[in-house]
Amino acid sequence: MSPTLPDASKVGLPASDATSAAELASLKVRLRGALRQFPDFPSPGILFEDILPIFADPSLHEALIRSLELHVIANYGGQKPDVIVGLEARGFLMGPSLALRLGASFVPVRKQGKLPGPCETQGYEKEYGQDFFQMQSDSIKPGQKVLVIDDIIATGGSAKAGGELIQKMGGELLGFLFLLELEFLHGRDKLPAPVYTLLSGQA
Ligand SMILES: O=P(O)(O)OC[C@H]1O[C@H](OP(=O)(O)OP(=O)(O)O)[C@H](O)[C@@H]1O
Ligand SMILES: Nc1ncnc2[nH]cnc12
Repeated sequence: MSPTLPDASKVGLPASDATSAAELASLKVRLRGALRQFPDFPSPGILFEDILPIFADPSLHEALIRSLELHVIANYGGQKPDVIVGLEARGFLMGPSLALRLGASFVPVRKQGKLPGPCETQGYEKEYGQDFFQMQSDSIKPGQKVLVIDDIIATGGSAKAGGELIQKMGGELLGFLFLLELEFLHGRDKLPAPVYTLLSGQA
């Protein structure tokens, strides 16, 4: 069985759930204001949501990681994730810092051909194309509790493929975390574990 999360007071968490809820609400307002939209990128008809301004501002970057940390601490029945899995490439912007704060491992899902050694492979379709994801075959141990993180869920194809790789290795999916959900694409309906998004809808 996985150990529980550390005592909130030892990881700098607020004293009460009420404080956490108020803090989370104000962090979300700041994050939403930073998103930018680019029509017809990377292909005609796609409204591209650019999350990078968040990382250009240290206080927004901190707000993002803190929001995710607050969510994990308050959910999953106090179970500590053993592993945070980030999806290439923008899941790598958030996954390692969140893993460090939670005392969890970080493991990447990469696009095909980037990882050395034996790998598990899964094809998928996303909002603007098709691809293959890979994970190193020994990167998840059977029974490990895993949270998947990425910046955006659109059709859900990428996250579903990441979840399938984790399950192939015997990992237990605790849930999926995203900064932003494009709700009109109903991606969450494809996923086999609880989905949490900080922000939803077209910004
Ligand atoms: O829900 P879906 O329709 O699958 O789309 C979401 C995925 O698309 C984007 O990644 P992309 O493959 O563009 O890669 P990048 O992060 O390397 O830019 C985004 O970062 C998600 O991973
Ligand atoms: N509309 C979108 N903007 C940014 N990243 C995406 N990934 C899939 N759809 C996207």
